[in-house]
Amino acid sequence: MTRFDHRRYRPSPAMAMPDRQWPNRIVEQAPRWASVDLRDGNQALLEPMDVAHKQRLWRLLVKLGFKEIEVGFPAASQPDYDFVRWLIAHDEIPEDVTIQVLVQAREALVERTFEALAGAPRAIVHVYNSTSPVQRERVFGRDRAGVIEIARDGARLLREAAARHPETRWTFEYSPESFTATEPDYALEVCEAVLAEWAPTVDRPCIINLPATVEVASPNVFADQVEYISTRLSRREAVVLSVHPHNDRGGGVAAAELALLAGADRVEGTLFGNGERTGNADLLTLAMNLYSQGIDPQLDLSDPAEIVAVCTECTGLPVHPRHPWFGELVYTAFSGSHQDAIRKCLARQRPDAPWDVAYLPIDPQDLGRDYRAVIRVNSQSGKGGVAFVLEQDYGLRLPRWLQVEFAQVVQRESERHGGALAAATLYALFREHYLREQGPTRLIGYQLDHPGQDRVEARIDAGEGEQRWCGEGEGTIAAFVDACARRFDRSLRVRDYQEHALDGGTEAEAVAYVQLEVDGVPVSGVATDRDTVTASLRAVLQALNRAALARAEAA
Ligand SMILES: CC(=O)SCCNC(=O)CCNC(=O)[C@H](O)C(C)(C)COP(=O)(O)OP(=O)(O)OC[C@H]1O[C@@H](n2cnc3c(N)ncnc32)[C@H](O)[C@@H]1OP(=O)(O)O
Ligand SMILES: CC(C)C(=O)C(=O)O
Repeated sequence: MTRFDHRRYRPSPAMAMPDRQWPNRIVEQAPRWASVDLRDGNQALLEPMDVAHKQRLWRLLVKLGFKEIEVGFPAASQPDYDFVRWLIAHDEIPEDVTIQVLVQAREALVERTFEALAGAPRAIVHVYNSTSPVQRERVFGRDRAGVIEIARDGARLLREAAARHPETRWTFEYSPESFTATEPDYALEVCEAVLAEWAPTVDRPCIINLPATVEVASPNVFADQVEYISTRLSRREAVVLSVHPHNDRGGGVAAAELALLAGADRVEGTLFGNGERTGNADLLTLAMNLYSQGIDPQLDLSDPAEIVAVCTECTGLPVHPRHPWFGELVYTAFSGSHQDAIRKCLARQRPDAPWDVAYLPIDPQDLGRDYRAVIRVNSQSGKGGVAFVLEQDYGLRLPRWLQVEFAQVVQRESERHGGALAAATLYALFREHYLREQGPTRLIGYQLDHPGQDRVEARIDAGEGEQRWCGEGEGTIAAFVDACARRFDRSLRVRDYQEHALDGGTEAEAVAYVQLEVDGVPVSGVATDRDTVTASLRAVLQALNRAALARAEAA
């Protein structure tokens, strides 16, 4: 037997659910969100938050729009107790927000919990005990009936303590901890025992929370378990059915989504999924998943920079650059075909039309992302990406043939350099290749014959004093090319010519791109100038100079 031996493990028991309904449903609205950042998230930190950090994260959660926030386990630690007291004493709880606290089903802890909550306008008290076979047998040393007894006692302790403090509006929550590893019929029995103790009504509902304390199976199995409970619970209309998925198999978000199909009304989780082991269900991802389907997530997530800053400061944990929706790189395409598709789609996306851009499930600007970050160029990139960056940052709209040609230059450079090339580097490369004067021949001035402008007389410095080059043709470019052809006795033909203004306004600099055929060989010329005609004539000269240089290098 080797150390890495799968035979040590057993599959989690399958559930027979021939009548399952959840696969036929779709989610149409946001669930009730409950943040457990300040409790489950906090208990998973190497260094739990002090009161100041809890205050900071609390304010963020309120600002984002959470209405139910588990603020701690006040019977377990003094900072948690102090934080609850601070919230109440400083009137920090908005009227539409309810704080929630966790406690074990143990009398002394329940007493201390209600002491911490004294004076709260409203509160959810969340009691739990573990129910799975391994916990029953190995941790509690109790049989099924014995563990039901713990749950019932816990429920009773809450009811009695609440009755002694009628000034607060109480909501009770019960979690059969380790639910996913508990026999479903038994989990139902435990929950029924708790409900019998609390006797919730439609007006005074309670919360039954089904935790995937450890995620032991795929999300569809969790959905079956949730539907099993949801469809069999008595007083279902008086119960808010909540789920609390963890992420041990990486399926925390999927489990929450399928649980909503299966009947859950509420989801407990954390920002960025921070929590025990591999974490909790990530509420940001869940909310953004809804948002991207056109469903109001009921949370305002429009300022990711603040969310990331507060979370990383309070938890000490970084946000992965590829974290769904919020990671630094998630709207950035490096690969050529993606960049090409994004550039084309963005160019065709009307502001008032539904979003329809390949590779971008939402408009990155919704989350404050600049389009500049959408495309970054490295050795995997193609012409589309390069063209996008030059247009976005420098206003250069390269013709297709020039995109193809310049992409090869960029490819060589990025292979040499390794990693991504900054926009400034791309522009420097472009200048070096196309805009730097590449030969002795320079345009000094020109004169056009009006009105047809089909005759041009150009004053040229070819390194041997000023010369006058004359040519004729249909339009200025053709006339100038004719002048050049006469001068050099070469066959010249304009394959393509394009120009555009670089900035708006009358003082705009123009850029001209010309693809010339010199003795049958295509060569590109690019030039900028305040005057469009000057730019175009200079572009032709650039092409000729570049052709001469290429011939000299080849010789
Ligand atoms: C899945 C979750 O995230 S659950 C939440 C986990 N969070 C925490 O535990 C918060 C931090 N906890 C603590 O600081 C401590 O555990 C305290 C203060 C709550 C309790 O402290 P202690 O009583 O000293 O210690 P400890 O937790 O080891 O006690 C476990 C005892 O409680 C019992 N117990 C554990 N959970 C529960 C429960 N939910 N309900 C009733 N009894 C429980 C255990 O069986 C054990 O009993 P035993 O002493 O008879 O063997
Ligand atoms: C207390 C419960 C809800 C919990 O945190 C868990 O089971 O993960």
